[in-house]
Amino acid sequence: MITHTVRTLTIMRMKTNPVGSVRLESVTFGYGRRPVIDGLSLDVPAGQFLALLGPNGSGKSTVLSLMAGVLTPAAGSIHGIPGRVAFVVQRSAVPDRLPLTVRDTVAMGRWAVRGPWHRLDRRDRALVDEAMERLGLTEIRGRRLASLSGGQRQRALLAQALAQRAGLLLLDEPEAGLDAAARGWISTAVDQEVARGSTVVVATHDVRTAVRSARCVLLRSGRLVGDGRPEDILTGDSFARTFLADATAPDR
Ligand SMILES: Nc1ncnc2c1ncn2[C@@H]1O[C@H](COP(=O)(O)OP(=O)(O)OP(=O)(O)O)[C@@H](O)[C@H]1O
Repeated sequence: MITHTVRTLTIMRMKTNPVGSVRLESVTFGYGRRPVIDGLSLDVPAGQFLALLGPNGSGKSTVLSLMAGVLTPAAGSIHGIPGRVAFVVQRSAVPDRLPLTVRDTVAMGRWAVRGPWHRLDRRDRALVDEAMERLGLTEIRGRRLASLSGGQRQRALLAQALAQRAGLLLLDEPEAGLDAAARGWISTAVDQEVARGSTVVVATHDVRTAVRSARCVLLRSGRLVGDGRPEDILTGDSFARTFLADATAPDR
């Protein structure tokens, strides 16, 4: 109880994040000739918590990569308020053989802000410690990343993103494969980021995450087939059609 109170106060004292927003205009993208994203227009205003839903292969991860600037559209354009973007991918791109601890991994979020050759100052270290605490990583901060379970590693990567204090947080299935406690840490952390003014876009198959968002966008074959409040989208025909189609035939 005491720990929770202290943590809440610490978080409230911190400054709000810089705002981030992103707008896709008629974006088309394909890994080969076939378009995977097909003329998609989507405006995500600053401070919104948006859930991207759709069957496997419908293009959710690709949309996040386009928003992050990792991929470039073949046609159309992407605009946004410039600022820090933190992107947590589904699987770690950090090679197992690197001797990184959990704390090193989270601290990399601050190096991304400061530049690799700068020493981390007291505020950086406080942000790293806070991010680890928020995701229940403090006890295992000295463990090597390579020795962690998939769920622990996922939390370490999310903590790295939180430490960046980005205005736009892009999360690709952050709750996949996690137990109830870890899902709780992640959903609390996301809610706190939204309360602080960050824009959060989450690709998810988890209806529990979608219900907590402010807006759900449904994708099918790289096209937008639904966009609205969770209570409207999750009970609507297009959601049922999209996911019934998912159950009987893969999207791609
Ligand atoms: N690096 C790649 N090279 C070639 N094709 C790819 C690549 N990444 C994704 N694709 C293809 O692009 C399409 C969209 O994939 P994407 O990963 O964006 O979908 P998704 O909705 O995130 O799927 P999932 O729910 O399974 O994570 C799929 O047909 C996929 O096979």
